[in-house]
Amino acid sequence: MDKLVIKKSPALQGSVTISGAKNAALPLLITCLLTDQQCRFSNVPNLRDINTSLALLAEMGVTVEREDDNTVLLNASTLNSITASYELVRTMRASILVLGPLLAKHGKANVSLPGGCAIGARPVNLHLTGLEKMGATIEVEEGYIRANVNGRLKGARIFMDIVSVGATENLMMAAALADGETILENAAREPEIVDLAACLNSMGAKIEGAGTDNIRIQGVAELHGCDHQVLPDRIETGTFLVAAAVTAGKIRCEKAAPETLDAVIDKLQQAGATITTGDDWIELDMKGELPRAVDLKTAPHPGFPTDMQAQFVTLNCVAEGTGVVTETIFENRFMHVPELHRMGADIALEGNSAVSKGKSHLRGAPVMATDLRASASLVIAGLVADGETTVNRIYHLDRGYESIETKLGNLGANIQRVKE
Ligand SMILES: CC(=O)N[C@H]1[C@@H](OP(=O)(O)OP(=O)(O)OC[C@H]2O[C@@H](n3ccc(=O)[nH]c3=O)[C@H](O)[C@@H]2O)O[C@H](CO)[C@@H](O)[C@@H]1O
Ligand SMILES: C=C(OP(=O)(O)O)C(=O)O
Repeated sequence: MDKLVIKKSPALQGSVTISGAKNAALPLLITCLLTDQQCRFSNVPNLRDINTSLALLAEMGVTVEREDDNTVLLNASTLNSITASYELVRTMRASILVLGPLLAKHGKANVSLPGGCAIGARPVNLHLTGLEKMGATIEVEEGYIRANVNGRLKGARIFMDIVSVGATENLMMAAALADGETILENAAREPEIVDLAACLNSMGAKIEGAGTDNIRIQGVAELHGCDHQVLPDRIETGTFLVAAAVTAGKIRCEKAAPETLDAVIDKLQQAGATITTGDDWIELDMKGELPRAVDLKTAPHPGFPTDMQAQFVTLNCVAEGTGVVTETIFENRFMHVPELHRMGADIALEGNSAVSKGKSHLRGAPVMATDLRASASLVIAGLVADGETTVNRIYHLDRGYESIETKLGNLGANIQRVKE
């Protein structure tokens, strides 16, 4: 299995081009199930999770073509199966998003139940009860969600008691082809949902309110194809900004979407960064200074994203002062903490908070993470640790970061992929 070997690096300098957002691309690719016409997606990141999604769609009979590394053509008129198998679903939870579109377009779906995963239990009850409200009958048998509807799904008023990105996306896609109006209350407001709604509307859907907690969808009988460019990845952007901050560097992220990063930018400014933004770029300059520790609490958008929590725990470990990071979305998302301890970090876990006392030195060590952003936090720690850090099991990183070693290397990081 590949690993990354990182040596203490100079202050990061230069510019990096941000890829399309993994978490926008995954639901976007799945919209192809809602139409018999061709869908073209550009700025698709070249990632393991994208390949898994394409394999899942191909397994169901969708015609998948790649125009180039970042452009995909999909045509679901050749669909011949409504089953999403355990083999693929178990490697990527977002596979659950095929459930709503398959039900809406074909009246049935058979989707493996995604298991618990490293960061928490992650149930799918909101996806299922929402679809039941729209008239679906759902049974869970032998680890599979078996869903049916007689005729079309029906529009419904659906209140979700927890803000869920995935449930909002699944139900929005299903409602686009339902009979009548659906109102999603307490909907998630993430930029990826706004991007999905824009794509669906370009296919002929009638969706209003995406980006607010009340989304109204007038169902239509048919959707057509699309040509959609995926939103820039705000989590990849934030990860590079933190990497630059801990090395007291100065970098510019190109092809980024600064308006999706308010909460992260705010914390970087509190940490001492000077941030400048344009329409599609963000620049961070530490003016040669190391960061100050920050306190933060994760929350649904526009709050501080849980997918940036691990990277800020690392920042606090090497910052000036003590910072408290509180995780409120997932119950088990501090797996980077024991690995950071191995690198000499001073972090105390108190309930759902990580209290870090900043130190000027971490030391390199072999480390391993069991989830994507935890792995990113260890790579960042490796940049400032004395000596050599080996990050093992990097297939997690490859799920969500396109060419991370090349991009960091171009900014001056001392990082190499070792193939095994
Ligand atoms: C592919 C993708 O876009 N993944 C993102 C998405 O995951 P995902 O869509 O899986 O996350 P959710 O927003 O659904 O999860 C938020 C919380 O709701 C809970 N929940 C969710 C659904 C449900 O039916 N019942 C329930 O209780 C979850 O366990 C969690 O505690 O949003 C998360 C929260 O911003 C991010 O960390 C992930 O990177
Ligand atoms: C948790 C994440 O992704 P997923 O929901 O695909 O597991 C993530 O992107 O940090």
